[in-house]
Amino acid sequence: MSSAQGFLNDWVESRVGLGSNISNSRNTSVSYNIKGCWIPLTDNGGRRSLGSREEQGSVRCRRDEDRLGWFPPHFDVSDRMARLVASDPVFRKDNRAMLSRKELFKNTLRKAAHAWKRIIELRLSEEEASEMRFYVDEPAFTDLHWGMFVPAIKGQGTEEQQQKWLPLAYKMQIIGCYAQTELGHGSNVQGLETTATFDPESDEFSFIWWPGGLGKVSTHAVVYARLITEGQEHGVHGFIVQLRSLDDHMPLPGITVGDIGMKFGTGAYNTMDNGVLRFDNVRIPRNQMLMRVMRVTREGKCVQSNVPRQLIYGTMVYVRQTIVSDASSALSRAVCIATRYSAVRRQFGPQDGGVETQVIDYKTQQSRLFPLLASAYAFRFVGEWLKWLYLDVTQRLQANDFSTLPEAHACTAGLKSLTTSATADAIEECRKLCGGHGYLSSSGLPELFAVYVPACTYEGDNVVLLLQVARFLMKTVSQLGSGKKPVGTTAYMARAEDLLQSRCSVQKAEDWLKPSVILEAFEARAVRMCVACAQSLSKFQNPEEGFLELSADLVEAAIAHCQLIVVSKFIEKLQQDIPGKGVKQQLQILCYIYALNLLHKHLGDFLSTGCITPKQASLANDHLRSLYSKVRPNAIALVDAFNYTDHFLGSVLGRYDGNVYPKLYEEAWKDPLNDSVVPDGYQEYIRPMLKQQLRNARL
Ligand SMILES: CCCCCCCC/C=C\CCCCC/C=C/C(=O)SCCNC(=O)CCNC(=O)[C@H](O)C(C)(C)COP(=O)(O)OP(=O)(O)OC[C@H]1O[C@@H](n2cnc3c(N)ncnc32)[C@H](O)[C@@H]1OP(=O)(O)O
Ligand SMILES: Cc1cc2nc3c(=O)[nH]c(=O)nc-3n(C[C@H](O)[C@H](O)[C@H](O)COP(=O)(O)OP(=O)(O)OC[C@H]3O[C@@H](n4cnc5c(N)ncnc54)[C@H](O)[C@@H]3O)c2cc1C
Repeated sequence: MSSAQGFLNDWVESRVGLGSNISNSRNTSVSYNIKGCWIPLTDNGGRRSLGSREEQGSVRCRRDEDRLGWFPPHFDVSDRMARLVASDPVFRKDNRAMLSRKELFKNTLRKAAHAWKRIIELRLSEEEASEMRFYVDEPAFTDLHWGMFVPAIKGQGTEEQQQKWLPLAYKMQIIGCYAQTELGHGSNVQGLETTATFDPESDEFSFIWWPGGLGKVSTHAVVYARLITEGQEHGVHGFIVQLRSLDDHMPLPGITVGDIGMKFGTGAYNTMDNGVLRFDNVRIPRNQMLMRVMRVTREGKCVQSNVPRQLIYGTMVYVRQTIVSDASSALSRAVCIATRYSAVRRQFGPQDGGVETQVIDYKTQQSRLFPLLASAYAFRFVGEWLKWLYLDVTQRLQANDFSTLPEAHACTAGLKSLTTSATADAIEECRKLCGGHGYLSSSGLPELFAVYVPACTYEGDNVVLLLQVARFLMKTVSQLGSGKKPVGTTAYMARAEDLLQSRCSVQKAEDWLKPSVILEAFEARAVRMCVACAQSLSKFQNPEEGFLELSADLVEAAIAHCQLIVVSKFIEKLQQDIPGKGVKQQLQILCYIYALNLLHKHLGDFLSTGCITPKQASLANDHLRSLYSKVRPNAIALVDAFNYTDHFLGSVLGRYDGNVYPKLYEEAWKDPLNDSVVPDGYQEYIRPMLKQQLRNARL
């Protein structure tokens, strides 16, 4: 061993003790039963010598009756699937950053095939299979097959069409994708150039561009195109189109299909074969148009059914709803890494040579980290509520009640936008919270960021979606005088007159700890911003022109409304019975942190609309600091409660046992650059340069 290596080994050894210090933060009397998972909080003298949870193979489940009723009832499923994936070498993912695109993609195919094999062998239920795919943690064609192709047929196909196509899709005898976006049109769905002409005399070309799973895998797609019959246009509809032969996987005549190329980051979303597709007079049978909304008869006549045509956008509503829950997962993952590492990392501290300060104890670290922790919980709760809302609207649609569809659209669009933007920013913040090591691939954060950021764009650009919310809000405000009572998430607008006048009652910092006070401040801010926009809009002769001109303000108003939804759903959650000693109090603290931090970040809105005074703002800020101190002792327990395995986290910094430094050192040596001591290229490039310097020096 060279002396340099010897030094490094000593250096690592000297930090092992610090590395284990994560357990300092697990000394607390509170026991958590989050997501149905019991996190034992041990007082072990500030040292945890636990191996990874996969190694222990322990299941930390409490008895059923102890589980939190208000979490989805699938904790056992989730926990079992996480362990199954973590213990299977095929699902290894620590080498992703080193693989070429081809290797990466083939590896994804291998994992998807293996997952499917296990699903069949173990006779997994739909829920178990979906959890398994989640924990495999690799974007793949299967996401689009199960997440969009199948729902599109379910939502937009007739009974007959569902009976024909769904069994094939469920058995994966066909693999499908969702082909809507084109090279030239994504947000503007009505502007799609792909046409489906019933009279087969078209010679137009258009390129579909982006669909996941399309490039190399899908045999079928639901393609969105403008329907033309008898020379007339009938809007955009979905069509099931076979793309590849089921015998040899070759594209069918008239179809050109391929991958669109590398995307942002290494590894990351490059496991997915986002594709380009060109049709050249491809003919499909009439009954492959999804006809729940509109039927085309044998003679080419269009018959509109009684369901609204917006149902054609239904798959997007479904996926946007799942993306909100997904945001909570991605955020909680990043926060888990940053929190655990912040408890391990020490910088500066006493001058007397004593132990340095854990960075989690710095107020700046807390004020950056704890609001993200609070957001992870907030998004989980609002995601659960949104799931309920979606189920509710689906049931109503089945009973021909379409009244809640506009609200479901506004809520899914707005919350998708709010939560994905916040999560993308938060992952990057977590990287910075981990200092230099956060930039290492082995921290897990760079890849998480690269995989996650497109969520701000796919399923609707976030600004475009907020503008949809703003339209909905302006419509609601415009109807206030007409006697139509706003309901659901806009019910507060019925109190617009009061809210426009109301004055916040806070006089001392503790007054901010009343849910009703917080709610009223958020409601007043949202109403005032919406009404101000509506008043400005009314000054325009042409409302569309006004909407374009005021769109930046409208987006702000939509954000205020969506933040109110998240805050109010968090508060509602806390009104339920929450078992587990101290759990409710901790969640209450997180709820206040979520709300008061938003208030702090958007102070301009609250002050300029006169909802609160500068003095009240300053009291809220004082209170935030004291709330951070209350979270601090339980911060590790609160992230342990997410119940992530080390495999799923994929982060040396976020290891459950806190053994960060030796593992970082170990990881470094795995890099292919370290395969040889003298690098490839030394003879060609380094040596001649050095020799040249030597010659010059001698001259
Ligand atoms: C193992 C399981 C795997 C699960 C997988 C899911 C998990 C998710 C996590 C990761 C998956 C990652 C995969 C990502 C894949 C990505 C796929 C895609 O991106 S697909 C393409 C998505 N495209 C878009 O989102 C386009 C965005 N554009 C639009 O939605 C629309 O065009 C528009 C912006 C809404 C505008 O449309 P249009 O011009 O028609 O509308 P308007 O004239 O403004 O409105 C007309 C009325 O219609 C109402 N409306 C609009 N949209 C909807 C809707 N979706 N539902 C209901 N109603 C809607 C609108 O409000 C207007 O109403 P009125 O004002 O007239 O009352
Ligand atoms: C990783 C990934 C996976 C995808 N998977 C699929 C898939 O499986 N199937 C599929 O069909 N599609 C898919 N897409 C495409 C995706 O749905 C679109 O890219 C998305 O809807 C945004 O549309 P766009 O690209 O046309 O953006 P654009 O609309 O061109 O946006 C560009 C900019 O213009 C702004 N803008 C646009 N319109 C307005 C407006 N009216 N007012 C104000 N500002 C506006 C936007 O805010 C944005 O800043 C995927 C995309 C990505 C990145």
